[in-house]
Amino acid sequence: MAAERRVGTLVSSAAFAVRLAWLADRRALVHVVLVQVLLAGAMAGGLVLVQGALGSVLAHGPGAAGRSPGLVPAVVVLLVAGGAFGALRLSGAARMAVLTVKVDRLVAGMVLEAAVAAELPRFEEPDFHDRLQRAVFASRRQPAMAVVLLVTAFQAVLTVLAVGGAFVVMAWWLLPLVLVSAVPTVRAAGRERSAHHELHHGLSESRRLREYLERLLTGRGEAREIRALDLGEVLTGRWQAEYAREVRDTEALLTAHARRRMAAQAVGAVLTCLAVGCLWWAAGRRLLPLSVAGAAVAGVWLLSARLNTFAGMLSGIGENLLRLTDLRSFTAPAVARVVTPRQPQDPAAEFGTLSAERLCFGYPGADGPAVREVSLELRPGQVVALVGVNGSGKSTLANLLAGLYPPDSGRLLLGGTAVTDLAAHRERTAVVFQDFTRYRLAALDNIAFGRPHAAADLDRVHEAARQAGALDFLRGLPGGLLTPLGKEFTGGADLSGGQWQRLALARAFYRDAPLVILDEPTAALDAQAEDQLFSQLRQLFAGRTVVLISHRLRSVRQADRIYVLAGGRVVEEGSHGELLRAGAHYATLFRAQADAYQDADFS
Ligand SMILES: Nc1ncnc2c1ncn2[C@@H]1O[C@H](COP(=O)(O)OP(=O)(O)OP(=O)(O)O)[C@@H](O)[C@H]1O
Repeated sequence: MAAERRVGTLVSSAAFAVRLAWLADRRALVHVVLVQVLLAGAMAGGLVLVQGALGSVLAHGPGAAGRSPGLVPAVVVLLVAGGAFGALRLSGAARMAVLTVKVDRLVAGMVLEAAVAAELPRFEEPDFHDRLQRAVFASRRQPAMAVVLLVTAFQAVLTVLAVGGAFVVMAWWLLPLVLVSAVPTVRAAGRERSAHHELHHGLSESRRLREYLERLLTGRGEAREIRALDLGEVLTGRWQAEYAREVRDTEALLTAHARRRMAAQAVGAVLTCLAVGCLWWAAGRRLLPLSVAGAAVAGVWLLSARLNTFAGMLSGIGENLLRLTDLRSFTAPAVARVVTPRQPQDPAAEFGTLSAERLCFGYPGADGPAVREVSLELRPGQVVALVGVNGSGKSTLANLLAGLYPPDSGRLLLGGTAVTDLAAHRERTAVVFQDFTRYRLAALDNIAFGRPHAAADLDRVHEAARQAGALDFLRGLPGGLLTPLGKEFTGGADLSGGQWQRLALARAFYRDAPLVILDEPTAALDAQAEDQLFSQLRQLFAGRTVVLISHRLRSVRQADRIYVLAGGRVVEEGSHGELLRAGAHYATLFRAQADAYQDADFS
């Protein structure tokens, strides 16, 4: 049953590889297949011609070979066909090379699309990363190799059919004998394939760790700290240890396979010798004409060589096809949840009161929920602040309000209607994350990515940059807004932490969404810039609902409502004044911070 399932998997993966080749370049695929069919036909015809020529020579005797009527045309046909088919083989190889490049591109694109379409919570699961890593691995050359291997297999099958057909004419009993000689190699290949596949799966996590260490050791962003801490040797040591484990396991597997293969090939060689011995014996007893025996020896040699090469490749084909199952399962819509295209939202559309009703959420694999039974209300145009100590659940709650994670229980309501389409909700939201992304692309892209589905509007980009206080320094860059923001690119420049933060803010302004979530938006700004931003917040985001997370409580005093979180729950809510008067959590936090400043303000 397990063997049947394995065969079923291999067959469906082979069909998948053919479909990929068809999608990538159907004309090239047809060309390559036709070339193989023609070459196989030529091989069978060649054998029959060889037999005819041998028969003619033997009938007239070697001395009369030149006068034999059938010999000269047969040799001429063989030579001309040999030249023509050489050219055909070259054209097939060239189309095959182009086809493999196109398949590679198609598959790499499929993996990227599936990764982009996967919902955020999946990125919290180690299993998802294992699958992603294996799919990326499987997308690199594997489908193209599958196509090459399948074409080679097809060629071998055609050879078997062609030479087998010629054997039927000459000595049919040779066929099973030659086929049996390949059985030991085929069996060894099957065991090899399964063992390789298991090893590949077992090493997924270790490979991911190794790749992560490679990124740490070679990344520009990490280079500074790694040198400051002198971490290079330690991290390289860990990388070496991970790689050594992989090499050790692979070496053990390959040694065992090599032994098994050698034994199988020896048995195959004995069986091929047996077939040639039978021909010898039959020709000696005149059970078979000498010309047939001669052509059959050539056929046995051709067939067993091709069969053994094919059987040897079987492990590679099987392993390769099994890897395609990783690719197939990752790119399948059920796994990646492909999002259907939607109409872009109108940013000016009315945005009602956004309420959270008893929201609960726990990260996959985490011990307990990060947000517990949180209810709150954000009225249109309000500035609402979330405060609390580290790990109290502010960013997680912000992610839920932004529709980045579906809550485990509870719900979001917009204007009294439950929000069920989180993707549509995200389009109405602009988020500046605490650890926002620094796109090492043009400054213009960094801002225009705020509305990625519309053509960049230069006037609005400038306006957004101005609102975020980024316009002056962007204009001062060597290529203005077109400067790549990465020194690793020609003509590139880098920004300071605060300048990057202003760029992230400019992206939020440019998005022009009715709900704005700012998670520590001023952490990298100087005190003056921070004060300026908070004092202008209402004016800058006029008419929008703003959720503000900040540890600097001085900055949130102006908020319409402040929610204090602790352990994932809202423990207090109210305006700054109300919370101070209550004299509980917020007041304690505020006073602790205020005491640190000589000019504390308790009003
Ligand atoms: N991706 C994650 N997977 C598992 N647990 C997480 C993840 N992100 C956060 N947590 C946990 O969830 C809890 C709430 O974290 P969260 O980042 O929401 O807190 P926060 O109040 O924003 O903290 P900070 O002020 O430090 O930014 C913490 O216990 C944290 O360890």
